[in-house]
Amino acid sequence: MRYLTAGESHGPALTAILDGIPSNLPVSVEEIDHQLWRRQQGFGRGGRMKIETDRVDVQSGIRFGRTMGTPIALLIHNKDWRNWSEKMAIEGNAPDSVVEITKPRPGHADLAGALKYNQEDIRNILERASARNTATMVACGAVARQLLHRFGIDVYSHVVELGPIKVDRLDGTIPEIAERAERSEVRVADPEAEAQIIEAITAAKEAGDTLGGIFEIIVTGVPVGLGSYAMPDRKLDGRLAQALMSIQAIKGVEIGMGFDAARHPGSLVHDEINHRDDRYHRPTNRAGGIEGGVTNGQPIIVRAAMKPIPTLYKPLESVDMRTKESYRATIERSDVCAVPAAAVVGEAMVAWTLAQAFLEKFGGDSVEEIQDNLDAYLKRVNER
Ligand SMILES: Cc1cc2nc3c(=O)[nH]c(=O)nc-3n(C[C@H](O)[C@H](O)[C@H](O)COP(=O)(O)O)c2cc1C
Ligand SMILES: C=C(O[C@@H]1CC(C(=O)O)=C[C@@H](OP(=O)(O)O)[C@H]1O)C(=O)O
Repeated sequence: MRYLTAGESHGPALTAILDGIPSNLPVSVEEIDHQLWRRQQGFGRGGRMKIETDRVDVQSGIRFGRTMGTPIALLIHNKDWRNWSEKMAIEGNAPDSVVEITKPRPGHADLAGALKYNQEDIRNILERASARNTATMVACGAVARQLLHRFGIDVYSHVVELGPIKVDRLDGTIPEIAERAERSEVRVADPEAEAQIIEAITAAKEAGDTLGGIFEIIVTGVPVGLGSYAMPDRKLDGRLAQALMSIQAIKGVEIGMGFDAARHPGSLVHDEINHRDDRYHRPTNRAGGIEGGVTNGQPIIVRAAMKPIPTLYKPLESVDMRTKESYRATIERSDVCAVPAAAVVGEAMVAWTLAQAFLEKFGGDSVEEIQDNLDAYLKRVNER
């Protein structure tokens, strides 16, 4: 199972091709659109989200609501394209009205990208570096999560820190916490923290500044045995970290106790094992559901840290690449905070990675074949 994406932020459309999705999987386009909608939410986003209403346009691979086992091609049209068709024209020379961008923003891909690809106009960098592409990542993840759901695996998220504010009062089951986060403007399950976070984002905006944060992804219903310790590139923890770090502005990933494990002795870090009611049982889940790069049957818990958005209304110092003179740029529009949106992208990337590992273990060409493989494996595991 693999995917490729293409598309510029202000080009006509974004494209994704998904290969290796088994046949006979019911896929709801409405559900893909719902995930795209979720990615566009969250207090602190800029003017672009008022322009776009992301919807998927399915080009292939699905017939009468079911996959055929053939590549699925998805298009997401950029509504903003109509305002950029001159600046983003595919043919001809740049008209005089198009002003080249030569002032790189600290924290964005601008400077490194312009030097690497030998580009005078930074637009040729930012168009693809932009997190606009996370829409295609969410569309791919939306198919993966429908596959996982078919086999009883569900992916949730909530924001646990935003700038200086920590969410530390949480009661309830995983679906209850996720449900409360779902109704929140900033994807937090605690209303008190939500109010403080909205205030902090508003203050950052007024100060011309931006904020980052940390979100947590939880996956339930995961069978023991996805991933492997046998080769470094098959370790599921490493693969999840890569998938999450591939999201724009994600700078750290931790699984289970994560960095905090390093601050405690082993007796307070590892999850004891006992056996009762004919089942192995773990009284705690500090490992976050993965030991040795393999799922251990507990829920997966993974967190990702997002840095603050690089484009600042009160910009940092930089240098014009044409004149080499210092400047402080003015900007037209940007997000102030996109942590809630990044959490939805995180869900998608985790879903995709898990669906890949799931098919490696139980793979078959149709969902029925996969179900047979899963049933036989679970029977054997439950007899041990
Ligand atoms: C959902 C989302 C929205 C983002 N919105 C913006 C934005 O409006 N302005 C901006 O400068 N960066 C934004 N970013 C972050 C940049 O895309 C990112 O920092 C940049 O591509 C450089 O990559 P890096 O931070 O991974 O090094 C956003 C990131 C995400 C995940
Ligand atoms: C377009 C999206 O996010 C964009 C990500 C982004 C960036 O630099 O990463 C910059 C902004 O784009 P624009 O310059 O067009 O306002 C965000 O709006 C999106 O999430 O769909």
